[in-house]
Amino acid sequence: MGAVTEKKMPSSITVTSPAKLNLFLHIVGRRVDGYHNLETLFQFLDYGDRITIAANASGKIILQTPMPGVALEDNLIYKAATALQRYTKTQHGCNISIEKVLPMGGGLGGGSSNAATVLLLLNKLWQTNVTTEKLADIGLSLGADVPIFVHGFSAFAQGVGEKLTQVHPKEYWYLISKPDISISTAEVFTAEQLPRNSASININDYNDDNLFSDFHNDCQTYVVNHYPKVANLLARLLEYAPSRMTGTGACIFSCFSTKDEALAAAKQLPDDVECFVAKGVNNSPVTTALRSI
Ligand SMILES: C[C@@](CO)(OP(=O)(O)O)[C@H](O)COP(=O)(O)OP(=O)(O)OC[C@H]1O[C@@H](n2ccc(N)nc2=O)[C@H](O)[C@@H]1O
Ligand SMILES: Nc1ncnc2c1ncn2[C@@H]1O[C@H](COP(=O)(O)OP(=O)(O)O)[C@@H](O)[C@H]1O
Repeated sequence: MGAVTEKKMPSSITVTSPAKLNLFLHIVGRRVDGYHNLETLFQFLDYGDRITIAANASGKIILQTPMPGVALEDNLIYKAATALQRYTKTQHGCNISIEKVLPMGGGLGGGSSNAATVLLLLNKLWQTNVTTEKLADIGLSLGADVPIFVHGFSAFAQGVGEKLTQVHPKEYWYLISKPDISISTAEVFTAEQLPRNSASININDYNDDNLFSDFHNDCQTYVVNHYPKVANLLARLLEYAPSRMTGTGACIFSCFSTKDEALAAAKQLPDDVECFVAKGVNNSPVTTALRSI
């Protein structure tokens, strides 16, 4: 009989909790509870926060790296760990640390990504075997964007982001630029002037060549009209490449075929504009990393 090799569970796991882009974002209606029905194309970036988690036997959820401006009980990392602990009734706790690089309130989904990363890693470390569907469900109660990060594949999302169809958009290189402001998602969604009646699309009509001609971001005009810093930066970026706001802003992505082109455009920006270059990826680095554990 051949030897059975059993993989040992590592004592801690470190992964990149990635950013997302909304390559387009159409608002197709408003629900009675005030939430908006969206049609949006999500892709991940191979860039994000670094999260390390180790299980502990104390049952306590310990965030070792406090996040300035976010109270522990409001931190999506803490909320996600607590939600999974409650659901599974596990006796385990965990120690979590994060190196935060993603700007908050930038439309890159950092908080939702962190929540999904915590759910996925703890489910592994605690060996609680919750299904991906259920993890996405728990995630949805924490934020509309959490399910996409739990599933970990590029997708066309409908509803508030919970109905997902897997897609494979081209993995461009992106220059991500952040105007020196932060925009609240709630502010944009409660704005009178926001268009809420985009026609529903068939995602099969999407191809990588018509992203900027046939698709748009319904939040962009409102943000451009109310935040001159976004308007000015977007106008400048459009001189270099097709560019658009992600989510409710304020970050802007610009598309390039090569990393060198993206880096060259970054060099043209004024020194005070925060930016980074990253590759679009159709699989989340978290799900990719977990597959090998
Ligand atoms: C718009 C999107 C697109 O990816 O991204 P961001 O720009 O925030 O990253 C998301 O749907 C945001 O998701 P998320 O940031 O998790 O939103 P939530 O915390 O659930 O909601 C914040 C607030 O925005 C409004 N909201 C959010 C989502 C939605 N589909 N309709 C809404 O009206 C609600 O007023 C809600 O109180
Ligand atoms: N772990 C976290 N990382 C980032 N933001 C968090 C986190 N936990 C809670 N938040 C709150 O969520 C808000 C939205 O953050 P984020 O997801 O980064 O922005 P966006 O949804 O615009 O991409 C932040 O302003 C912050 O108050």
